[in-house]
Amino acid sequence: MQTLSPTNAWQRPTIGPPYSPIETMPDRAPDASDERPERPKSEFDATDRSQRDICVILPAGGSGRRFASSDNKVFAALAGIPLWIHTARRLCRSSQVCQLIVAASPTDQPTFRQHLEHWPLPRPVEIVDGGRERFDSVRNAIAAVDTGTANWIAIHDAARPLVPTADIDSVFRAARETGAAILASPLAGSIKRDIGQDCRNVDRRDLWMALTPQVFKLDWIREAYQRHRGYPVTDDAAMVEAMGRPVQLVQGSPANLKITYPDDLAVAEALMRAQTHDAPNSSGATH
Ligand SMILES: Nc1ccn([C@@H]2O[C@H](COP(=O)(O)OP(=O)(O)OP(=O)(O)O)[C@@H](O)[C@H]2O)c(=O)n1
Ligand SMILES: C[C@](O)(CO)[C@H](O)COP(=O)(O)O
Repeated sequence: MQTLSPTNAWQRPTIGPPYSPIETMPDRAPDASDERPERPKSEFDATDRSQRDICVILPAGGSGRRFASSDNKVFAALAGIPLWIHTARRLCRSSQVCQLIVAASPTDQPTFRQHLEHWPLPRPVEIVDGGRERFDSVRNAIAAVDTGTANWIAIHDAARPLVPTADIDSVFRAARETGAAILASPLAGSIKRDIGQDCRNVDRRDLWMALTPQVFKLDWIREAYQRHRGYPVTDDAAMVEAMGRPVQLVQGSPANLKITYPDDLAVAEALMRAQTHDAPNSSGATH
């Protein structure tokens, strides 16, 4: 996998301090070969980036077992608004988005519709049936993609309401250049493997946590879903990787957290306040 940073797509991001405790010095002066490599030519380079041809899928059909609430966790209020509405608003900001599909369980669909009446979005939303696993929900949504308009599919967890606009732009750009790109964040902290009564340190230098959006050329992700034979996958990129397609990692903000456990909501509230205050010309309004 190649790695892109949002600020400089062709520079590999630094993943914390060097693993070795011994400091090393370069053994030669920098020369011309150290300059940033010319960006590789890609079959996707000709794509018009101003095109409105990305279909966004928001899987929202989970049961929220770890969140331990009787309602779908994406209905939980964040700054007074259902968290999935925050998510959808952020994705709607991109002018490249041509379609927005939400996958939700049939019993939850009336609530999604009520929310849309109360907090309208700037573009129409299609709601399709979710399935038993996230995979099933996304597969149902892929079947509803408008193939006359969409050339790309961006899959983003409805439960990730804080994805920064800049990260969305970066991963869209990277996908257009390579065919498949996902946001990801380098692992922080020491990583241990539990081997029973003992543990072993894990070299974390090339370990990344997969985030969303995960963005793919329409044909690639459709083929990946068609060819999937039921082995366990926790994200969409895993199936594209399994087909032998390269998936680009784009460094994204760790603030793009997935609401998984009840405490995540308080963290998200605090991050959202910070994002609002950090925004240039902030009026104090929530996003
Ligand atoms: N059958 C499923 C399972 C999950 N999701 C969605 O996929 C995203 C990420 O899943 P996760 O955080 O695991 O959500 P849940 O499955 O709801 O949570 P849990 O695993 O704790 O039950 C969420 O937006 C969730 O609604 C989905 O659309 N359909
Ligand atoms: C798709 C995903 O959000 C990428 O990080 C993640 O893999 C979902 O995993 P989970 O096991 O349902 O938390």
